[in-house]
Amino acid sequence: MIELAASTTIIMRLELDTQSGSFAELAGAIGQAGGDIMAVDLIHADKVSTTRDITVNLLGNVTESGIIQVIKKLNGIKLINVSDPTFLVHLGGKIEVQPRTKIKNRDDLSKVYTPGVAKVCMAIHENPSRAYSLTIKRNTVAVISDGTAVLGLGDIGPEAAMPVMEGKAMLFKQLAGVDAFPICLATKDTEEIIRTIKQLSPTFGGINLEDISSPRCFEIERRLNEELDIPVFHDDQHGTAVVVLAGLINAIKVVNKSMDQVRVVVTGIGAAGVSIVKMLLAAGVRNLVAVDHMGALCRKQQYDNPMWTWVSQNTNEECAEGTLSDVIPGADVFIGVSRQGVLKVEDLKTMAKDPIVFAMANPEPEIDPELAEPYVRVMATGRSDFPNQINNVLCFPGIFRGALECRASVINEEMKLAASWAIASVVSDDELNEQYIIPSIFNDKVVPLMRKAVIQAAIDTNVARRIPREFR
Ligand SMILES: NC(=O)C1=CN([C@@H]2O[C@H](COP(=O)(O)OP(=O)(O)OC[C@H]3O[C@@H](n4cnc5c(N)ncnc54)[C@H](O)[C@@H]3O)[C@@H](O)[C@H]2O)C=CC1
Ligand SMILES: CC(=O)C(=O)O
Ligand SMILES: [Mg+2]
Repeated sequence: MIELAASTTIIMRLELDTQSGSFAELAGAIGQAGGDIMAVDLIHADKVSTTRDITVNLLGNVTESGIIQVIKKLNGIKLINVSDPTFLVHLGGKIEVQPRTKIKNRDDLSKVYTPGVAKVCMAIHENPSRAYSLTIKRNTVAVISDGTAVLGLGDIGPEAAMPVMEGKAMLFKQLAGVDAFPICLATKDTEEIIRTIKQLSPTFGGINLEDISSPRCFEIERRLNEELDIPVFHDDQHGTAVVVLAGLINAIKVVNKSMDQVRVVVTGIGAAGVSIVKMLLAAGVRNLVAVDHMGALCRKQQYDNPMWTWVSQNTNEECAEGTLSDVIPGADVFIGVSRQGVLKVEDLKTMAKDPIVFAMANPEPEIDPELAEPYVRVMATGRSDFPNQINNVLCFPGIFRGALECRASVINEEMKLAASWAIASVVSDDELNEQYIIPSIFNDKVVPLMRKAVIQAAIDTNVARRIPREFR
């Protein structure tokens, strides 16, 4: 079983025999095994035993099983249960539906439900756009996955994808006040996914596609955007690209380089990689090499994947061929959206002066940031436990906040570029440094600035179907 890095704290329920179990011995053993006791809670005590919950932080490479083995060897101490706080916050799911008003009496009942509700239904029947003012549509997004490319965990199925989609829904609400429903589909068939989402769409003001593997994700998003009149946004593609561009705008300021001069290598030309390539080109990058597991994409080659054909024809002018190690020498920027361990320290040593490395595979990046740090000037990952978190969570709440408020029919390139510049602008020139190129998701300037920039871009490009008062 893989022990993921998020499980750095465990809670053990232990029964200590009053006669033979010694708490001091227990604490010493946990400490020697590499655990740091964070809290001790007494659950029950009587004349023969005490039951305690001990919260232990696992330091370095210490594992849960290592600590348990040590405890099992102690006299008079029985391990009743081990729980992981990460699992505890998932018990029963992470979100719930809350009514906005309370039904206190029959009169309320007859308004929110039958018979009163019928006239509201008929008003919408006569004019379907009233769904925006009389239902949850205005502020509600569906977070939809088929479970085929969940984080970097791969095709783990729709049930296993739910915790991620619930997490996205929490973030939508907490960061931007957007109500989001997690929906995981029991199909991988492109046409069936498109049909299902179209049928679900009347309920929602927008669709956030999540963790759908490439290349199917490209067709699904393209078709839905053509066939629906609400924005359809594949977060792993565009959310990631928006945040990468924001990070790069600031990182190149730190190293005093410019977009049109840097050589960029992007590894992992899947959902995130294709959109990152497109956005960097739109932002002025001219020297870009895209690498997937077969090596650098080059215009001399033929590809079955139409996206790879597009990328190969619009990048790598000198047609550099070979592996990542072959093409990374001289690169100013490495961007990884592939998988753990793809980038080696030896590769970093061949990069240009002041390398910028965004290693964003989740949950484990392309290179361990601690290994990379001595060789890079600016280091970023997708993780929240290192500085410079480049993660699409910085984008999707704010971009949908703006898109929903102006009832945008799509989220177009201009809105995405505006979102990137808005995120980048949160870090002022005075604050900018190697460890701070991108704001935290908890920075409360992010969503308001993105909202404003996204609405303005939607209005300027004629995709806004409602002009909020402050923009009139
Ligand atoms: N930090 C963030 O915000 C985000 C991070 N990611 C991470 O990026 C990674 C990719 O995600 P998606 O694009 O959605 O997946 P994807 O499955 O669409 O694309 C992954 C690509 O990486 C390529 N790849 C695999 N092994 C490789 C290797 N050894 N060398 C070069 N390329 C290789 C695959 O062939 C594929 O084209 C995942 O680890 C995911 O968690 C994805 C989206 C957002
Ligand atoms: C962050 C995210 O969406 C992913 O890793 O897939
Ligand atoms: Mg994702």
